[in-house]
Formats: sequence, structure tokens, C-alpha cells
Amino acid sequence: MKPERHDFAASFRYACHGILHALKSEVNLKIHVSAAAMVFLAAALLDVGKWEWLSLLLASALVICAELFNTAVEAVVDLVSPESHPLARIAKDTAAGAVLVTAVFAAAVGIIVFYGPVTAWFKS
Ligand SMILES: Nc1ncnc2c1ncn2[C@@H]1O[C@H](COP(=O)(O)OP(=O)(O)OP(=O)(O)O)[C@@H](O)[C@H]1O
Repeated sequence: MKPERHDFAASFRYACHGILHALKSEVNLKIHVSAAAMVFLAAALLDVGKWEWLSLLLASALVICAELFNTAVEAVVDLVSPESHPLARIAKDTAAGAVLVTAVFAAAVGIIVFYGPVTAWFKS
């Protein structure tokens, strides 16, 4: 049954519940969040600039958002099509493809941002 109308605080709680559920159930999301934490630590240690921080934050947020949407698509597909179906496969594979695209983008951003500071650190 659909819940009654709710306020902003309730919407915020539901959103946090969704994120926590995905964090508990999706290994890939745990990996992405851990990777983002390590990237932020490296960025702080290497003292990268404002625009580099912005790029890293944007790339990390994109990957995590894509993973959350992927989790949502998987749940809906499992709900409406527990049996094997070509359209269910397309929905899940496409959602996974979106995560892959954002992960490749994040890897490229990481290389662009860290290449200079890391080589300079090794030379020093
Ligand atoms: N109902 C279905 N009908 C057809 N193919 C499906 C169906 N469910 C899953 N698949 C196929 O199996 C693959 C794996 O599906 P699964 O639900 O295990 O997700 P997953 O990729 O393992 O996600 P995660 O590990 O993040 O939970 C899908 O990408 C799809 O190709």
C-alpha cells in the first residue's frame, strides 16, 4: 500500500534508508564508497587544487548515483520479473552498463588529476 503524504524530514529519512539498504546489500557500492574515501585521502595528502577536488567529487558522486540507480532497477526487475525474461536482462544489463561508463570516467579523472602530483612526489 502506498504511504500517506509525508514531509521533507520523512522524505530525507526514506532516502537515507535507501542508501543504507544499498550499502548493506551491494558489494559493488561498498567498493565504490571505499575507493572514493581513499581517493579523497590521497587528494588531501597530495594537496590537489580546488578544480581537481571538484572533478574528484563529481566523478565519485556520479559512480555512487549510478550504483544506487542500478540497485533500484535490479529491485524493480526482480519484483516484476522474477522469472527470466529478455527485457529483464536488457534492463539489468543496461543499468550495469551505466555504472561501467561512470566508473571508466572516474578512472580517467583519477589519472588526469593524480598523474602530475604522484610523479612529482616520486621524484622528490
Ligand atoms: N529476470 C531476469 N531475466 C533475464 N536475465 C536476468 C534476470 N535477472 C538477472 N538476469 C541476468 O543476470 C545478470 C546478473 O543479474 P543479478 O540480478 O544477479 O545482478 P548483478 O549484476 O549480480 O548485480 P549485483 O551483483 O549488483 O546484485 C543480469 O545483468 C542479467 O544479464
